[in-house]
Amino acid sequence: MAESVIIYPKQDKLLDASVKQKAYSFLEKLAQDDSTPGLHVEPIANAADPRARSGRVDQQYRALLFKLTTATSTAYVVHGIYNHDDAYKMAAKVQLTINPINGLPEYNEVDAPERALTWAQPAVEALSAAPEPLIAFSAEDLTVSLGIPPATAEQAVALTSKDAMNTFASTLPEWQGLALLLADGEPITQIQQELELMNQPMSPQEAAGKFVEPEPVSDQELLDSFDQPSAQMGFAKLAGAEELRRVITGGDFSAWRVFLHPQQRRWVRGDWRGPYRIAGGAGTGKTVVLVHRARRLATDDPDASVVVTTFTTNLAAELSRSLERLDPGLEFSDELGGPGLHVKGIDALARAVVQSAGADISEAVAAVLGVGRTDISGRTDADAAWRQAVLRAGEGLDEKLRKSAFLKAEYEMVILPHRITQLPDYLKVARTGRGVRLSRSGRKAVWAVIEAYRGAAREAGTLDFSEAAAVAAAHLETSGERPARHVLVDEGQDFKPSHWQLVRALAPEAPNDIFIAEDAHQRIYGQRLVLSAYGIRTQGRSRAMRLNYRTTAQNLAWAVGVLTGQEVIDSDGEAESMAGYHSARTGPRPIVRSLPTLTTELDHAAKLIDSWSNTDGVQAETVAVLVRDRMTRDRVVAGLGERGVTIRALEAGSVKPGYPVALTMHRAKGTEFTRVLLFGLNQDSIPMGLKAYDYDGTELSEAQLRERSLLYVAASRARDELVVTYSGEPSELLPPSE
Ligand SMILES: Nc1ncnc2c1ncn2[C@@H]1O[C@H](COP(=O)(O)OP(=O)(O)OP(=O)(O)O)[C@@H](O)[C@H]1O
Repeated sequence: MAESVIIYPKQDKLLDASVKQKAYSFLEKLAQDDSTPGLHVEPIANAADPRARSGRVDQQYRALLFKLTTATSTAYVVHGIYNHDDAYKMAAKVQLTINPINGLPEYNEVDAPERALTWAQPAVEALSAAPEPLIAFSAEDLTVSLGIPPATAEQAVALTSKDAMNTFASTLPEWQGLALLLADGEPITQIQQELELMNQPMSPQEAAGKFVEPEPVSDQELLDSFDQPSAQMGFAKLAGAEELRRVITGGDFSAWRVFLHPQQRRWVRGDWRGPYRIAGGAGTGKTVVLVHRARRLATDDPDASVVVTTFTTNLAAELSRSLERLDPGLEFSDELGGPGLHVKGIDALARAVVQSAGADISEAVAAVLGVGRTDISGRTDADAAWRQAVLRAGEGLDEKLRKSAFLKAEYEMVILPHRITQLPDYLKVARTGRGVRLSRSGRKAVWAVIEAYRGAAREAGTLDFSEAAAVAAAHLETSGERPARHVLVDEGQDFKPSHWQLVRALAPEAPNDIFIAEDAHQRIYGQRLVLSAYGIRTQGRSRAMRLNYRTTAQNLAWAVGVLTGQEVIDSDGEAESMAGYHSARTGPRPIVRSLPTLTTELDHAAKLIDSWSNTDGVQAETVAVLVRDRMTRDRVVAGLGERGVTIRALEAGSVKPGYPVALTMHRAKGTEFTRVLLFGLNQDSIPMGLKAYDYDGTELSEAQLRERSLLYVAASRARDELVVTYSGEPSELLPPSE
């Protein structure tokens, strides 16, 4: 017996966790041989659609399937797994059909309101004081241009609040929900493009008629309709048992593996003449796109070296794991320049370039730091070294400039990227983007401290991270080596100028050379900068992602509230807006709770974490407590332990199954959890460190924004539920409660 194709719905919410395993083994057998005894795949008497079949999952559960038979294959479209009686009730009313406007596969309920619908004039004229509808189009536009069924379109255009729209959208098939969310703000043609919706031109009357009496379609036409890019928002054709297992038993978290959205697919498959940049808020699928694109580039050209890099070692390890999960057959190369994928944090890449250069590195060190040397394997502790340098040589400096934060930023943003090695060059250089103006004597005084900093590092045989990247870039530039064909950067917003110089120098300028994913709102380490200053020109090749796939609309609104009113500049030098940033998922509103003392805050945390992790169907490791610093993290782990709740601190490595985790907000970057408690958001814990680091002027405002961004990162980790607590006075960064 030939194998069958299984077409599986993305929204398999009907599938209870306890049934998943049984559903998987049923479908696996069905895919191999649909006549296997025990599956009982049978036609259903009284079904609304002759293609409907029932299948026996276990004593209690039945699969409702639609069988498509063509000359060359058999496919089963899974509608859902239901209790025995529900499956038969459902079969009596559902038909599998093709949307008459856009050709997408969809279910039609035979007694749904469409049947009775005609295009009606509004019965009562709208009162002028009534709230404005959210969507500026008519119901007819939505139907004729996008294929939204008439009754759905009528309801959508009557909605006047974002909350109502989110709730409504979450009840619809995925593409319809997304189209309606986008319709709040975007022109119809853009929605058609983003969702790749084609439309058969026809009049509103003709369209309404076709929704009432769908035309008959063949099995072949139905099967082909699942191949449309936008069909894959709702359904996936599953190839092989492994894919089936991941999708069904892996749940939401790994579903993206097969369900790329049309726009994401374009970024994965697209070819561009030079660097390309995608920007987008937290959870818009940037990393998913990047990982798929890396796989695509590596498989299209197995001889090419594809470098995937990001800001920290932990994030790089997570990218490696995602790539392995996505495609266990991918080739990885341990060595920079070898064929296959090379995944490393940007500082580790710099180190690898420097090490492989051997004694030749001296020339690059001289170009960047003024004096050639090869004893550079140690790492400068930059904060301590700047303080020392100020003590040694800072007497000529104005009091306001004797701050390590200022000097470090001056060094990283101006001196290193311009490869300034002598005072006369520093006196001439344009200090674009630096807040503080410096007189000639001011520059001289700064330069004295720079020389002291460099002198101490020379004696110690060390480089700091930015120096190492600058040296690595200089080495590649002069040697002409270009170890990578493609470089993909995740979390680009945190890269420093010399990191970008290194990225530029890793690959020759050629089509598809550099691909960057970034979110300026999540800048928690870096300063703002403009990429073109480092030879990476993305103007005209930058796109924004607006749909959040992770977080519920309620959590997203709270997270965005943290940044309301802040101006955030992206790396094209443009203000980055959050307008049109939506989520198609809904859930409870975040809860903010004030507790009288730390002890009671810990009591509350223990109860909450215990109840979350013991909720049916919740895997304990998808529950997390996020805190501002390591000390609080350890206090939470100990405090919850004393209250009988085991929780693991997460530092390096990945989340292990079995227990909830506690982690710092910095460590939480790039992660996601179903339920998140933000703990200890007191006045004196976040923003943190602004006084200790003695910031001033531009450095102070950037540091304040970084703290806000950190809270935004933390809040946007929560897929479903978010609770925020503090004891004493609340942090000034918490958005005002409604
Ligand atoms: N096409 C999709 N369908 C369903 N889920 C998706 C899709 N694309 C991404 N996701 C899910 O959305 C979540 C966020 O994706 P991802 O981590 O790539 O976002 P991101 O933009 O990199 O987020 P952040 O900037 O916050 O790290 C993930 O759970 C991912 O599985």
